[in-house]
Formats: sequence, C-alpha cells, structure tokens
Amino acid sequence: MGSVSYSYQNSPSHLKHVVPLDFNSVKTVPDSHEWVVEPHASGSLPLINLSDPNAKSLIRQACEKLGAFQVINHGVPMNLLKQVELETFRLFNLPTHRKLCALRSPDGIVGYGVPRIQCYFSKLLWSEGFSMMKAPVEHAAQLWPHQPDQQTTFCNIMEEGQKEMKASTERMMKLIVESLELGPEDVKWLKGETEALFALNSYPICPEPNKAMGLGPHTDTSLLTVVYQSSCSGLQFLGDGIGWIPVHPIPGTLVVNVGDLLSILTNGRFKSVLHRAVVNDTHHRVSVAYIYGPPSDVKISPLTKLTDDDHPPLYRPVVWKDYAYAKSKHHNNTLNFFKNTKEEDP
Ligand SMILES: O=C(O)CCC(=O)C(=O)O
Ligand SMILES: [Fe+2]
Repeated sequence: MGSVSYSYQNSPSHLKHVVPLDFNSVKTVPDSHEWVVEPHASGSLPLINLSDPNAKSLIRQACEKLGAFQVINHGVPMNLLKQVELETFRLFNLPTHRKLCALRSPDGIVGYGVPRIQCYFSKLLWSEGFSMMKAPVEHAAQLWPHQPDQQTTFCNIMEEGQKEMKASTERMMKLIVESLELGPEDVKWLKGETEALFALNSYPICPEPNKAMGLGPHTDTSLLTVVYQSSCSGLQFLGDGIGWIPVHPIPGTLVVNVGDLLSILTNGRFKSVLHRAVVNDTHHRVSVAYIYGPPSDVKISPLTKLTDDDHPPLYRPVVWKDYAYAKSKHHNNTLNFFKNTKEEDP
C-alpha cells in the first residue's frame, strides 16, 4: 500500500475528507470507495449555438426542461481550453507527495484535495480536485518549487482561462435574463463583483469502474456552472423519466448547467439538475468547471417579476455562502430547506 493511502487511513477524521486516495496504489476498488452505479440511459443534451438568433429561447427551454445544455460559439478560444487541459493534466500527474504540498485546508475551498462535494456522501469518490479563485500563485510555488517557469505558465493560463470563462458565462447569463423578458434593472447586482470558483477535476483510471463513482449525484450551488470536458465522456445529467443522460464530448463545446441559486432566482422555473461523473478503466479524465455565483453580499430570492398571486415566491432569500453552508448539511435537499412554508407563522 502506498504511504499516502496508509496515512490517509490513519489520519484524523477531519483529514479523511481532505486527502484523496493514492489511486495508483490500488488494484481493486477499496470498500471505502465502493458504490452501486446505476446504468446510464441513452439520449443527449440540447446543443445550442450562441450565435443562433434563437439562442435565447433555446437556452430558456433547455433550462426549464432539463437544466443543462451544450454550447458552441461560446467565445472561449479552443487553444486556450486545450492549454488549460494540458496544465490540468500536468498538475494531477505530479507525484502524490507533491500535490499534497498544495493541500486545501480542512475548512478552505482553494487548493488540492478530495472533491468539494465529498462531504455530501458517506462513500468516498474516485476523483481529486484543485480549486482556485484567481491566479493560484502560492499553490503553484508549492506544486513546482524548482520550476519557476512552470509556475508562471500554470498561473497565466489559469488566469486567462478564468477571464474567458467569465466573459462567456456573463454573456449566457445576459441571454438568460433576456429570455425571461427581464432587463438589467431586475438583476442590478449582476454588474457587481460576481464570485466564481475555478475547479479542476481529475478522475484517475479505475480498475473496476462499475464499482466506483467519480462525483456522486449532486446539484451545484451556483447560478450557472460551465464545464469544459476533454475528449473523454463521464458527465451525466438526470432527465425526468429518462435516467442518466450521458454528455457526449463534442470538440470545442462547453457544458452548462443551472445551479440551485438560479433555480431560486427563477422561482423554480429553471431546474437545478442532478448530475454525476462516472469513471472508466482506460482513460484518465479531467474536467474544468467555472462555478459562477452572485456577489458575496447579495441575497438571492425569486425575482419579483417572476412571481404573482398564482406563483408566490417559493424560496426564502439567502446569500451564496449561507446556502453553501446549509448544503454541506442538507445536501441535495437544500432547495427544499429554503422553501417558504405554506402557512405563515401566526
Ligand atoms: O467532471 C465533470 O464533468 C462534472 C464536474 C461537476 O459536476 C462539478 O465540478 O460540479
Ligand atoms: Fe457539478
């Protein structure tokens, strides 16, 4: 057994949730990581061309029906996405002891560690993650202490990736607002300092993919999540009455899904869709998620223009941080937790 998996098993319980398994050291899926994986269905996501004159209404329909779509002509240069992917592989292919130098602190959100959503599940996940909120200068120095050029390259590409993903996500958010016949005055805070997390996900090759889960079924806490996945499939969305719909990688596309906060904002009109990432026994898969949320001080509640006597506000106002905290306790039931109760208190 590799030293990391050994120290993992013997580490204090809070660290068990931060240090990923040394995946290369195991030949079978350990009990701690064993899942029952429901098979996937057939089907595909709507593919929307952002330059299509009908893009707005296509996005609205996709967000109402499934809560996810694939997008082309999104504006993020393909060569930049390829560079981000290459740097992501560079990071996750480092030896485990080196990655652990950039370990996320137990209560932190940036750095290397188990997936952010590990705390939702009792079984461990077959994946590792690295998150950042801007250029990860300090972590890059810990990851490549003797390669200053590599540190600079990593930081520059990650910074540029975040800038371009931000621009594209803001463009899609604007289309979403307009698709609901709303204007900038209804969401003035979108002009402010929106917050985002840039999360790199790694799903190592798994000897028994039918017994392990990369990311368990979850909804995102964000307004929108925009994902770049390379040429390897694994992401699946749960369609009502359909089952797990696999996302077939189409070169140059991004995958977009509605998060819990956008579902609150649209008074439940847009679906925060359950999704998962499965693993395979031939390819090391990576993905890159731009997790886009509101400014930290903005209370998200159903937009007034989307509510009326027939559609009273379904949810209580909440800021992103408090929602994320509640989610660590209530998991996929958090939207229900923020539902307005029917009877008012006397
Ligand atoms: O790896 C993927 O394709 C999905 C990532 C994801 O769902 C997430 O980061 O929340
Ligand atoms: Fe997700």
